[in-house]
Amino acid sequence: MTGSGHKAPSGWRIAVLGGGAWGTALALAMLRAGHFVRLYARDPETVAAIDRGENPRYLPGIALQAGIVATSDIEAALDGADCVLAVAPAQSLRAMLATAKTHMPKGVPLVLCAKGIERDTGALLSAIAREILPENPVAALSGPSFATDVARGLPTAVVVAARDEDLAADLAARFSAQNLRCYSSDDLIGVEIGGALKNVFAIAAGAVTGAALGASAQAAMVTRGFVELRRIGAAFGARPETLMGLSGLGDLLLTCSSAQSRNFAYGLALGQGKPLAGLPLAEGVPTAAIAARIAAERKIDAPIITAVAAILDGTITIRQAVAALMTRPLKTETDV
Ligand SMILES: NC(=O)C1=CN([C@@H]2O[C@H](COP(=O)(O)OP(=O)(O)OC[C@H]3O[C@@H](n4cnc5c(N)ncnc54)[C@H](OP(=O)(O)O)[C@@H]3O)[C@@H](O)[C@H]2O)C=CC1
Ligand SMILES: O=C(CO)COP(=O)(O)O
Repeated sequence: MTGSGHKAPSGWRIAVLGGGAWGTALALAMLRAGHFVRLYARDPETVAAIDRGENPRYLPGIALQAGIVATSDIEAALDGADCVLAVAPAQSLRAMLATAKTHMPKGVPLVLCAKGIERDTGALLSAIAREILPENPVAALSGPSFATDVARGLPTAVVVAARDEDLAADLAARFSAQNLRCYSSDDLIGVEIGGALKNVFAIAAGAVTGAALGASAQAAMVTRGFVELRRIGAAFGARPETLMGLSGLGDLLLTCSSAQSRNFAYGLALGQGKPLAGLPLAEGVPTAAIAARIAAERKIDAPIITAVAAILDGTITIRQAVAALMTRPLKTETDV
């Protein structure tokens, strides 16, 4: 089923929870799509900055169009909302939804915009949302979309997924605007897995570049990484064609090829032996650890994810990881 393009009704009251780069960019995107936007940031300084028309900590150099109502009062942000976008990092989603729970309007869609798997539990973000807010239908928004690009209004395509395909199509139509094209999908798990795992390979891609392993190694790593992404996706019931789409292959292409990606930048610093402390959020770090554990527990062959997790926890070096990957038993390429 396809959405109704740009003809969907605008004028929803949308609450964006999270005042970081992506929350701010999505707030702008929702404003441009014709909605009334309230943005919850727990940090009053962020609220004050957004009121001044900027978010220098998370989106430096970008002037924010007037119209976003920022608040550090989550109750005020959620009051009367028709739809809620959750935009805290994956490892903070549980805490943020717990704070939101008492004030969450019943029955309104909750759109998960983070990319990751909960490190301690292995839970996908939709499972966390259902556990904490069982009365809100869950959707996910994902795909190749740097916050700065979306904030600047550059052309971007994403996918909005929900188990209920009519809900996904409705949200995609309502969120779409001139330079934000939202596809819809009923493969919620596929969209979540694609967005979460691409971050692990973006770290690996940065490390390959940082360690000067060459463009050929880069292409091999991304290609074989995508095989691992599909294997894990299959184990979760994701559809292969979803993983071939914006939230799998699309986001892999973007973040494995650009130092604009914070995950790539993290891997780059790792590969160059530079300090990692103080670098911006890299969601792939916790996700690598839990994805490696999931792969081991479910006996899924995921040598690159396992290597990234081991490099990140200091068990092996990049050189040792490369040597181990290159000397694995030979096999047919199509042995997915
Ligand atoms: N940036 C991007 O280009 C894109 C990011 N994403 C995804 O969006 C998610 C968020 O990323 P992004 O916005 O860039 O991250 P940032 O690091 O830019 O910002 C994170 C924000 O989350 C807030 N936060 C953290 N924990 C809580 C909490 N418990 N309650 C309320 N707010 C909280 C932080 O608040 P405080 O400042 O007070 O710490 C901060 O405002 C990630 O999963 C990322 O992968 C997806 C697509 C694009
Ligand atoms: O997910 C993103 C773009 O689609 C943002 O990637 P980073 O978090 O690596 O910057």
